[in-house]
Amino acid sequence: MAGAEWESLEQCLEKNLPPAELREVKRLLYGKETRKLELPSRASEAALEGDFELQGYAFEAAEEQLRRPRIVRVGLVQNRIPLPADAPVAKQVSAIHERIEVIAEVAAMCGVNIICFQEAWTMPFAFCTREKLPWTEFAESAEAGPTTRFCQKLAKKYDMVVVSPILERDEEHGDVLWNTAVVISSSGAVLGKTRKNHIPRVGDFNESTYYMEGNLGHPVFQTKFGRIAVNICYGRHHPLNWLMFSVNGAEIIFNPSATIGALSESLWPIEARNAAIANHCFTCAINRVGEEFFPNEFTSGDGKKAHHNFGYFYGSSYVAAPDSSRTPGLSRNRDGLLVAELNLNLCRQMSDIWNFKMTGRYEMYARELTEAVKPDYNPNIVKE
Ligand SMILES: NC(=O)NCCC(=O)O
Repeated sequence: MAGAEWESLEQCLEKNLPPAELREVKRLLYGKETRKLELPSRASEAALEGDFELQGYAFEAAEEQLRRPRIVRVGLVQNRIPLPADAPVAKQVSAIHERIEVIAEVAAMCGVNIICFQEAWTMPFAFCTREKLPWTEFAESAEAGPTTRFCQKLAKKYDMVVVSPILERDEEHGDVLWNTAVVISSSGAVLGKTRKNHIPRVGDFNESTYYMEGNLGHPVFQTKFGRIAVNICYGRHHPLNWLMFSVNGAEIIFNPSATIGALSESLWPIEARNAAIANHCFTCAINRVGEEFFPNEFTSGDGKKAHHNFGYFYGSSYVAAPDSSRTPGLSRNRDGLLVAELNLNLCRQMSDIWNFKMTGRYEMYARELTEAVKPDYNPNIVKE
C-alpha cells in the first residue's frame, strides 16, 4: 500500500502517458478540463515559504441572459498534525491553530470566500485508540470554544465563511461529545452547526466509542456567497445523506474527512464526484495527510499485531462539479490549499439538462422506504 513515496495519480499519469492519451484519460477521469487559476505571486511565495502546496482551478458555466454569473471561491485545507500526538493537548491545539492561520492568510490572498478545514482538524485522529484521555480533552464548545473564537477572528478579518469541523463538547446537554462542523459567517457570527450523521464502524475508525450519530438532520446554511452544507467524512458513503442536503437547497457540500489508503483510496475519487453529478451541486472532498502515531498500542480486532500507527492519510483533496468535471487532487503527502472558483449558475444549468430533481421518484422512494423500515416488512421479491 502506497505511503508518502507515491505523490499522486495525476503526477503518475502526466509522467507516463503520451499527451494524446493523457488528454483522453483525463477526459474520462476528470471530465471537462478545469481552467488553471492565476493566483497572486505573493500567495505562491508564502505557500513555498510555509511549505505547503497551493493549487487553483476554475469551473466555467454557460453565460445566461437573466442571471449574472454567481462566482465564489472555496478553499480546501489538508494538513498533517504539526506536533506528535503525545505532545501536551494545549500545545497541539495552539500549533495547529498557528499552522492554519498561515494557510488561511494565503487563502485570503487568493480571494477565497469560503474555507473548510479537515475533519476534527484541531486534533490527531485518535479515535482508533478507544482511549478517553487525553483525546476527549480536545473537545470544545461549538458556540464559544477557543477554536470557534479563533475561526471567528479569521472570518471577520478576511470577510470569509469558515467551516470548522471539530470534536464538540455540548455543555448544555450533559457535556456529551459530537463530531460537529461549525459554520461561521463572514461577519464573524456563528451561523450554526451540523453533526456527523453516520458514525463509522469499520477498521480502526472506532468513533462510536466517543459520540453518537448526529441529531441535527441536514441543515443548509445561507451565506452571502451561496448555500452550503457539510457532509462529514463517512457520510459520503451514504447517497441519501448527500441527497437530503441537496433537497434542502445546498449548492456546495463540503466533505471534511479523515481516511486512510488501505481502506478507502479507491472510493475517494468516485464518491464526492458522483454526489456532485447526482445532486446538481458542487462537492468539496478534503482529507488529512500523513501518519499519526499513538503512545499506546491498539489492535484492529483482526488477530494481527497491535500497533501505534493508524495508517496513511492520503490527502488528495479535490472539488467536483455538477457537470462531472473535477479538479486534480492535491498531493497525497503534503499540506495543501486548493482554491477553486465556482460559478454556482452551473448547478441549475445541469439540473435543466439532466433533470434528476424532476425525474427522481421521491414520493415512491419515501413510500417504499417507510414500509421497508417496518419490522414486519416483506422485501418485494418476485418468485416463480
Ligand atoms: N473519519 C471517518 O469517518 N472515516 C471513516 C472511513 C471512511 O469513511 O473512509
